[in-house]
Amino acid sequence: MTIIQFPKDMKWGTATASYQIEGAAKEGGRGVSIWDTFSKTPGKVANGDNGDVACDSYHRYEEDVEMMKDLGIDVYRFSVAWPRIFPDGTGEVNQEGLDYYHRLVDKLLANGIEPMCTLYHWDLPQALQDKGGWNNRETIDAFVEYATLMFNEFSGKINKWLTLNEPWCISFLSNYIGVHAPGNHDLQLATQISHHLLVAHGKSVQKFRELGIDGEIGFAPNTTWLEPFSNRQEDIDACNREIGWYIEWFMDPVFKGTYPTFMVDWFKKKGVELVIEDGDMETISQPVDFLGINYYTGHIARYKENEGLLDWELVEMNYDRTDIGWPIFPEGLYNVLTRIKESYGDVPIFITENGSCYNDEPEKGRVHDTGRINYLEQHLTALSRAIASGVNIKGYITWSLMDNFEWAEGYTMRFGIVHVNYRTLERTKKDSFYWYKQTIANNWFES
Ligand SMILES: N=NNCCOCCOc1ccc(-c2cn(C[C@@H]3NC[C@@H](O)[C@H]3O)nn2)cc1
Repeated sequence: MTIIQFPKDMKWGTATASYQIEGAAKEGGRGVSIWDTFSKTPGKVANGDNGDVACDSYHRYEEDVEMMKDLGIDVYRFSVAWPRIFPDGTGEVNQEGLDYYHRLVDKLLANGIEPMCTLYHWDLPQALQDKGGWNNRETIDAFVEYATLMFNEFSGKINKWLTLNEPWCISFLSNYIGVHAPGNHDLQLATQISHHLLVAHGKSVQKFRELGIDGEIGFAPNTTWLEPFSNRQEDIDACNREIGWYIEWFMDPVFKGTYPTFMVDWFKKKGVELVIEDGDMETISQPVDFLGINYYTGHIARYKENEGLLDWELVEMNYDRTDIGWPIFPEGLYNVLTRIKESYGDVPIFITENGSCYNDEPEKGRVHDTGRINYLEQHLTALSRAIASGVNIKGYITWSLMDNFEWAEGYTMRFGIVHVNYRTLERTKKDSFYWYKQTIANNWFES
C-alpha cells in the first residue's frame, strides 16, 4: 500500500452548477435560459428531462451546505444563473436573484467554506440568444455588465471568481457538435463564438482589475488527453490536434495572446475564417490569477485521413469505463497538467472538475459506489504525480457534490458523491462521500 500525501496548503472542494441543481426555474424572478428552451425541445435531453426542479437546491441550499460542512471542504464551487440576475440578459436587475445568492454565500461563509463563483456555466438568458447569443458581440457587453454587477455586489464575500466554465463546450459542443444548447451544427459559427467567449473573459478580467475588486479571477477550460497509438508522426500530430482543440485553442490566447497556428491552419482548411477585431487579442490575454482545469477522460488514438474534424480515430484498448462510457484514464490528467506547465509556466491551478459517473442506487440507506472511490484514488494519485513534477496545484474540487441534471443525459447519469432521489429529493451520502471526507481530514489517502 502507498500513502499519497498532499501539500499542507492543499484546498479541497466540491462543484455544482446553477441549472444542474437549483430548480425553481420559474421562481424568484428568474428569466428563461437557453437550457430551459433546449431541454423542452423534443429529443434533445434523455427522457425529456429538464431543470425545472433538479435537486431543488434553490430551496434546500442550507441542507446542502450542512452536508459540505460535514464533508470538511475548504471551497465550494457553484455557478450563478445569469437569468436570475438579469432575467432579460441585460437592463433591469432582479433583486430576488441577488438575494438568493447572498443567502447561499452567507451560509457558506458562516460554515467556514470559501465560495468560488463561476459566472457563466451555460445558462445564457434566452433573450440574448434571441439576438444571436454568443455569436453577437453585444452579448460580450451584456456579460461584462453582468460580471460588473456581481463583482460589486459580492466584493468582500466572494474572493475566487471564474468567468467561464468549459468554453470548448459552450462553443464547439453546443454550436458544432450540437449536443448541448442551443444545438447548432456550424463550425464557422462555433469557432467565432469561441473567440467572442475569450473576448468576454478578457473584458471581464479587465473590469475586475479596474474596479479594484479584492480576490482572484480565472477561467475553467475543459481538457482531454489522446495518447498516440504509435510513435508515427501522423499519430502524434492527430492526437495533438484533439488536445489542442481543448487546451491550446483556449489557453494560448489567454497566456500568449495568439491562437495556435497549427489549429488556425487546420480550421482554415475546413473553411473557417475567424474575425478578430483590433485589440481583441490584447483584451483576451489579460493576466489571470489562477487557472481552473476540468478533466474527466482520455483515450488512445491514431491518425485516420478524413475522419471527423481532426482526422483521428479511437483505438479500443478495453480500458475500464464509467457508467457514462468514458474510459478511466488517470495518466491523461498527469499529461494534461505537465503539458500546461511546460506551455504556460507556473500558473496556479485548481482542478475545478474531476469526477466519475456511477449510477449506484441506495441499499439499506447506503450507496456502495466503489467505482467512484477507485476513480478518485487513481486521479488523485495522478494529481500527486503532477505536484511532485512541479505543477503548481492549489486545490482539487470534485464534480460533483450531488447527483444532478447531466445536460443531454438528463438525470440518467449520476456524478455525485451524494445520491439524490429525484422523486423525494432526499439526499444520501455515498461511500465516496465518506472516503473523500477522510481524505480531506488526513490530506492523504492510502492507495
Ligand atoms: N471531441 N469530440 N466529441 C465528439 C462527440 O461528442 C459527443 C459528446 O461530447 C461531450 C464532451 C464532453 C462532455 C462533458 C460533460 N462534462 C461534465 C460536465 N462538465 C461541466 C459540468 O456541468 C458537468 O456536468 N464534461 N464534459 C459531454 C459530451
